[in-house]
Amino acid sequence: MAQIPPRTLQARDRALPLGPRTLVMGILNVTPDSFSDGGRSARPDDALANARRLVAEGADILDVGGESTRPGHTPVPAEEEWARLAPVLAALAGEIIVPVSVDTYKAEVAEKALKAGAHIVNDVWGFAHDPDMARVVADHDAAVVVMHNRAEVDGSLDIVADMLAFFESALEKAERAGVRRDKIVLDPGIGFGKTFPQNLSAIRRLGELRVLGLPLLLGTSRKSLIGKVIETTPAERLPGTIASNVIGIMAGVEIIRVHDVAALIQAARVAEAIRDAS
Ligand SMILES: Nc1nc2ncc(COP(=O)(O)OP(=O)(O)O)nc2c(=O)[nH]1
Repeated sequence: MAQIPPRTLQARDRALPLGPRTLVMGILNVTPDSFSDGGRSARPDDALANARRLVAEGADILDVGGESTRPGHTPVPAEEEWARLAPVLAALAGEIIVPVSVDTYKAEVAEKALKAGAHIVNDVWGFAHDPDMARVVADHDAAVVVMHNRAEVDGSLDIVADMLAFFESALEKAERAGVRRDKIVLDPGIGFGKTFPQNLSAIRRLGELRVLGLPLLLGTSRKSLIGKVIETTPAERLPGTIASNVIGIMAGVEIIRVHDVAALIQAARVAEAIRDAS
């Protein structure tokens, strides 16, 4: 029996309403090499300008990342990742009113970001990389995005079954560390450790994750699965980004993580109006 997810995401002193309006998380990659926008926000001034633009477009959350996690990326040491994030988070704390999430799988970086004012940890390894991450989230009363990921791609897997097992393990770690369920968002991890068919299936079968009774975040923005459906560069993938996010919104996804905030807000409002019509 599908459980009803919590209706509010408690992110430190922020209470984010979950549904019926889809929350839009704007992507702020403070990296030189992110697959679609690398270098655009590498300098703190550029990052702040892009943060202001994303908020002006209507972003409900800003997701700030200091390390590209694209396939084949070069891992960045925690010191370097934090050196990229620190000036940007400091600038955001002084000005940006929307909640900030830090996109990191390193507990050390997450802790520094939370101390610098972030509200949410976005862990693309869903508590499966750093054993200290759940404790850091609990200690700072932060919200957390637990994203499904795999070290090995295995096309023979039922990817939703693999996700459910992964999330069950993550939720056990969360419970042991004292992370309350009303702080957790689950994410299928599109493009992470999955074949092209598994990525498509993960989006189509998103509703099956509802058995865990937690809110869902979907991140398809400009990703290569769109380019595999129809030959496009990341900059040409806004229509495919909209299409894949509308599918998620029709399945009840509560948060979408996107580069193009204004366009996806319009798409989300239209999709919600149709989804919720009698
Ligand atoms: N929760 C969550 N976090 C994520 N972080 C990074 C990326 C990769 O996209 P992007 O940040 O645009 O690229 P890069 O990793 O190259 O910076 N995708 C997700 C996602 O799907 N879900």
